[in-house]
Amino acid sequence: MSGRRVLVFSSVGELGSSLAQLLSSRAEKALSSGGSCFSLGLSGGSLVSILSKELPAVPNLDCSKWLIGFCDERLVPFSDPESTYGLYKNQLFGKINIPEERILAIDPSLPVKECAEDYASKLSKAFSTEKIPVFDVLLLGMGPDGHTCSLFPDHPLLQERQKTVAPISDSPKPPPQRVTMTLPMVNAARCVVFVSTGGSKAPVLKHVLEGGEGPALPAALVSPDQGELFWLLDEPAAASLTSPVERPGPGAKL
Ligand SMILES: O=C(O)[C@H](O)[C@@H](O)[C@H](O)[C@H](O)COP(=O)(O)O
Repeated sequence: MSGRRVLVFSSVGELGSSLAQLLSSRAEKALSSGGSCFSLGLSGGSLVSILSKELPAVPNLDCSKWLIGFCDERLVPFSDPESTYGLYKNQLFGKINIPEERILAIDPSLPVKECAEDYASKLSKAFSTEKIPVFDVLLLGMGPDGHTCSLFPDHPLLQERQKTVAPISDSPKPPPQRVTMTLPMVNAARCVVFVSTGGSKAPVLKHVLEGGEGPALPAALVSPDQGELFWLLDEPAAASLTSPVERPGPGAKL
């Protein structure tokens, strides 16, 4: 890992515009260094509304060479309000010029095990690799229990080392059936960005970022092998942290 950066913003709006700027700069980097696409993995939660507000506001943002995947997804039809793909389709994809065929989603009509295999093979094909697909950026959230993707505390999936994508049918947070990237896949990414806001996240953030009793929580197990790791927080979420953090001013480049 090339060093963790914890950045605290004075508002969710400032966090969101810095996130959009970070994505646009990493996309430019990926495409200008000869890559055929900029690959971005999305998560649900508050990221949906943050990205849907901030990305369309970036002047001249060209997403025609972006490749979108999902860090995890709930096994429900796209029309279900619980579908992460469905939320992004309704709130974001129509507002940026991302070609439909560059959005890699699960097939929610399949049983969960087949669905995970099908999604893993879609990713392998899109990245033309039999090995672990390496995303340019993965965007992650963290639940108040320390889960990220659909990797929950004390769950056997935290030990998965072979699969890139795995099914889960006993998610403690509903809906129970989901498909998730595994830790080897997350930690292979070039850049991982957590976004966590609000005072309810303060205690778990302290545990994840500064340590605490018991086994490491899933979000604390995210440590890219070679890539960058960012934690973008607002002041209420960061309230219990005592280790040094950065407080970038508006418009600071990440
Ligand atoms: O699949 C899910 O159940 C949610 O998407 C969940 O994992 C969410 O991403 C986190 O709880 C962070 O939520 P916030 O972004 O709202 O903090």
